[in-house]
Amino acid sequence: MPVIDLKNINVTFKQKDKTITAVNNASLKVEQGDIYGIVGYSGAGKSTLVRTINLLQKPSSGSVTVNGTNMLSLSETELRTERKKIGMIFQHFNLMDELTVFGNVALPLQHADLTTSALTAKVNHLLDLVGLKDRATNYPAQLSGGQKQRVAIARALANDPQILLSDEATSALDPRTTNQILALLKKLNAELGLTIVLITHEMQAVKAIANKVAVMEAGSIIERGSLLDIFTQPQKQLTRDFINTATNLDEALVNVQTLLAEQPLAADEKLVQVQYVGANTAQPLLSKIYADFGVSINLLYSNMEILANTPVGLCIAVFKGKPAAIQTVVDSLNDHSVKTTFLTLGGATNA
Ligand SMILES: Nc1ncnc2c1ncn2[C@@H]1O[C@H](COP(=O)(O)OP(=O)(O)OP(=O)(O)O)[C@@H](O)[C@H]1O
Repeated sequence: MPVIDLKNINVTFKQKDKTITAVNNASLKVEQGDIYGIVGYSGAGKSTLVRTINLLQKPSSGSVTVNGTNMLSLSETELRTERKKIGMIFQHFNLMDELTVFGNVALPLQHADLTTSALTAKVNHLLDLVGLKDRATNYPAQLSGGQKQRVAIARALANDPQILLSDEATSALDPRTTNQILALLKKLNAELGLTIVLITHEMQAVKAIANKVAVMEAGSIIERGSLLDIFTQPQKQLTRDFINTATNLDEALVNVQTLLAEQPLAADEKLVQVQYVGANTAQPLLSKIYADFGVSINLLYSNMEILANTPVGLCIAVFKGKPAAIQTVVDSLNDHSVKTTFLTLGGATNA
């Protein structure tokens, strides 16, 4: 059973004489232990969709089921209880400036049935978990952005939620701090079994920790799948655009084009993009090609990374040889599940 089951969610906002459809018939299933990345540009409807999970946003229609509970059937009191099982963090941290770090983390526990010493132990444990044990008496103004987000994470975990909703939680942070916060979320996922829904416009963040991805555009989920499938077989142009920002392919293509403008390809040369998934397939194949087919390969760009424990490689290379031999090489690579695409300066044609 999914931990979160959103079915056919629509959210519309009425504004004077017009109606804005923020979420358009979106359905989403999140399983226990998932880190589910939801990506899309600003205004795509990500926040609105995710806020329906804890009913911070009531859907205009559709059903919201969390841990088997129909959230829309609950009384206010019941909803308050269910909401405690869903933590949330935000881009701008939303801390209380007049409270210390300890006070901020203790805030959600003020009506909990805890003795003072139990509450102190709990807050200190949470601060330890997020690496801020020595900052309990500081005020938010005395903390860096990354530390503030750690406080917000500790506060979000105060009621031992099973789910954490993260709304652009790293968008205001620099790249190094972003990586540290993402690593913390990954640790909490692994150690506490926390299910995380991660809203972001940064594919890099999704790539770093998510196991599943949904892509949103104009209120709709246009594509979804495992991280590996989305990265290796994207179906939609928007998804490809997001992926290219995370793999630096766009930048590499610009550099390659500049290079080729200065040193154009010879008649017996072809520009080829080579992609592979899984260990040790492409490299040995590429190195054998000259011996087997008389085609030489000059790598202009190469990137290999591990996604969901699987190596994923991408190269841009110049293949040099007789046209028939190059075609044989391309066919042979394709037979070995190495995807090749002939590139032209204006675009790409499938090899
Ligand atoms: N309370 C509201 N009243 C009216 N329109 C709203 C409201 N909340 C959101 N919208 C509109 O709904 C659409 C989706 O907004 P939403 O914040 O969900 O997008 P998003 O993908 O999360 O973008 P961002 O990352 O910029 O927050 C936008 O057009 C937005 O202006």
